[in-house]
Amino acid sequence: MSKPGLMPVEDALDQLLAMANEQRLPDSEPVPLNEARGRVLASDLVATLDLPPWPNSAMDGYALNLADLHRQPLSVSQRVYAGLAPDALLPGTCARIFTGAPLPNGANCVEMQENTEVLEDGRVRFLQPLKVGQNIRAQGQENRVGDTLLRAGKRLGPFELAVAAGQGMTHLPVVRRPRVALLSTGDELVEPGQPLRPGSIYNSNRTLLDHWLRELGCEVIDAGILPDRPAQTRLKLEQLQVAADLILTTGGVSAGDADCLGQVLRDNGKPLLWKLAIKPGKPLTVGHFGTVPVIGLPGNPTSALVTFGLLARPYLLRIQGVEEVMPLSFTVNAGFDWAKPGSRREYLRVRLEGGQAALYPNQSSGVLLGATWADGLVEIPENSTLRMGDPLRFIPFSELF
Ligand SMILES: Nc1nc2c(c(=O)[nH]1)N[C@H]1C(S)=C(S)[C@@H](COP(=O)(O)OP(=O)(O)OC[C@H]3O[C@@H](n4cnc5c(N)ncnc54)[C@H](O)[C@@H]3O)O[C@H]1N2
Ligand code: MOO
Repeated sequence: MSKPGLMPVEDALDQLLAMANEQRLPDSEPVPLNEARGRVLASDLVATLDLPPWPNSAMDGYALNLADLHRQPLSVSQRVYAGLAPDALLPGTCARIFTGAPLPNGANCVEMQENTEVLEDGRVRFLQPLKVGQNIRAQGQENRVGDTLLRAGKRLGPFELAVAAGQGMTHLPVVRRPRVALLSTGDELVEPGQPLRPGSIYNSNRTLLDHWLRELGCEVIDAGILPDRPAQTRLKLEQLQVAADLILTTGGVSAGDADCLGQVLRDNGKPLLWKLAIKPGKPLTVGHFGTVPVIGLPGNPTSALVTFGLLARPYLLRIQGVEEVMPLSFTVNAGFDWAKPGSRREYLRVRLEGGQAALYPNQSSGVLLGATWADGLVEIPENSTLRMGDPLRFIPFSELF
């Protein structure tokens, strides 16, 4: 049970995905393969070629017909390199053949050269028992014409793009990039390159999220830094709603006097979520400004990181049509004791050491450096204590990109 008044993480995720299902991007565009990485396939990829297109040799060696084996040694009637179209196999002979080369008609077996002996007159003796089909890669063993190779909604990485290349494709239809307006809020923020004033800090969240959004296929509209002023906040959101599919903000969502992003959303917009049973990240605020969805991440860098990775990321993938939006996770053993149960589900930065999860020593949500040290997050359920060695859910950071 979460603390009363705080929304459990599952409920927040359900609400975000329900919102994403209403906001799926309908448009697609063809893009060259070398620009398609990280994009989402807009329609099924159907094979136009059998792969392999013809039976071929899996080994460097000799192609023969087993019916001829009783007359061995066999003379070599042709040499078949990859890229050549062979003649039919002359009865009573074998063909020198190389890996990937098409199998001559009439051959039904390939023997690797290591298991043969070449006599002085050039004939070949086969030294091991042989079987029909041995070392032959059948036509269509990977796929047949008309097979669906990739489904719409698949995120395209090197494997998927290589499959498309194997079909001779130069372009793929992908869902248009979500346009995300990225807005940092806080009077204290200064961009790197600018002089620091007393009381100011550099804006690190913008860099974190700008890169992460691009990894997730988004186009980023850099909306800059917004001071903690309600009127300016309202005006900025009004301007951004015209151009953006989503307004993503950091900071200004907790309960302080200067936390005006959340306040403006609650007063002017339609808040959907606020106050989650998650640590770090409790003040995550989700709503609409006009018709545009707004995800307001907390300003603390690790709160922004955790809530973006676990909640905003699934939203952004789902609006692009991705079904499987949850990161893979697995069970590891705690390399620490956890004596004090919390009312929020807690995500800790850990490194896997000797099969156990070791904690970064400072788990403050204001400390970003732990994320560069860690391999991922472990999840401590609400109201739980742990002993060293207890099982825990581990989410690798690599799953969050
Ligand atoms: N009275 C209460 N105070 C706070 C509560 C609460 O429930 N009651 N919640 C705390 C929690 S939990 C969090 S998390 C923070 C989140 O606050 P905000 O989202 O309003 O964020 P800010 O106050 O604007 O900033 C928090 C912290 O992060 C730094 N920051 C902000 N933006 C950036 C940026 N772009 N790059 C680097 N660092 C940034 C900022 O300077 C602050 O130090 O509220 C607690 N308070
Ligand atoms: O939940 Mo806040 O994100 O603890 O720091």
